[in-house]
Amino acid sequence: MLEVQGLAKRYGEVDVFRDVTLDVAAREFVAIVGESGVGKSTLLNCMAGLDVWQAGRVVVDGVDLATLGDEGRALLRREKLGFVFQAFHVLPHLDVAQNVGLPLLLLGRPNAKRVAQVLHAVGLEGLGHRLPQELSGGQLQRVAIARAVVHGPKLLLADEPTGNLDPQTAARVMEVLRAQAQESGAALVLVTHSASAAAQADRVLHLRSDGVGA
Ligand SMILES: Nc1ncnc2c1ncn2[C@@H]1O[C@H](COP(=O)(O)OP(=O)(O)OP(=O)(O)O)[C@@H](O)[C@H]1O
Repeated sequence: MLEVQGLAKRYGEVDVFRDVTLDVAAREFVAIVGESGVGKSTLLNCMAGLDVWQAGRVVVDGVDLATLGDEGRALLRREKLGFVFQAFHVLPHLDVAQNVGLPLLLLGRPNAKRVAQVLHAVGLEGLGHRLPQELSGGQLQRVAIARAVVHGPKLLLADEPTGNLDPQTAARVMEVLRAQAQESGAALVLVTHSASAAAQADRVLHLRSDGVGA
């Protein structure tokens, strides 16, 4: 589902990482760990085509991102990707159901029934009309997960999604994230500092400045 080959990222003369090679199969759950600043978020952004790199390839579902322009990447993201951020990134002026329904709207396939189904699946049934400011951190992260999976993405990328949450809420959010990845049949790539979250993955990869290792 996802292939990264020999990826190198530099800012000016400074290497963030080089020679990063990894494969993630459909339905697989891979955790990426590594010390702060080693480039985990940057790597995830490259996987999503949201950042640029200096060498190597990123192939999502058979499509080499280098063959796409900005618009092509945006379309691929819209169709095939779900992204969950640590800071939720929900839109404050839209209610919960509107936030979750946004990817479907952008695809020209609005579907209130599907939104209700996903809200139920993440345990937020009945909260569709709340504004984000009326939710707890754990609830907001579940909104972000619901929004990331509502369109049935093939690849789900999560950047430290439990970082702002207490351990109990974090465990619940991880449960929902894994269940939703499975439900969508999506490959899940999780960047995390949490040992307990990483321990749930099929594989844990350590990112270092000179590549990834087990
Ligand atoms: N725009 C930029 N210009 C220069 N350096 C940058 C820029 N953005 C990020 N960096 C550097 O790139 C490196 C990788 O950052 P990144 O956020 O990907 O690391 P990370 O492993 O996710 O860190 P953390 O675990 O602390 O979130 C860091 O050293 C950071 O300072």
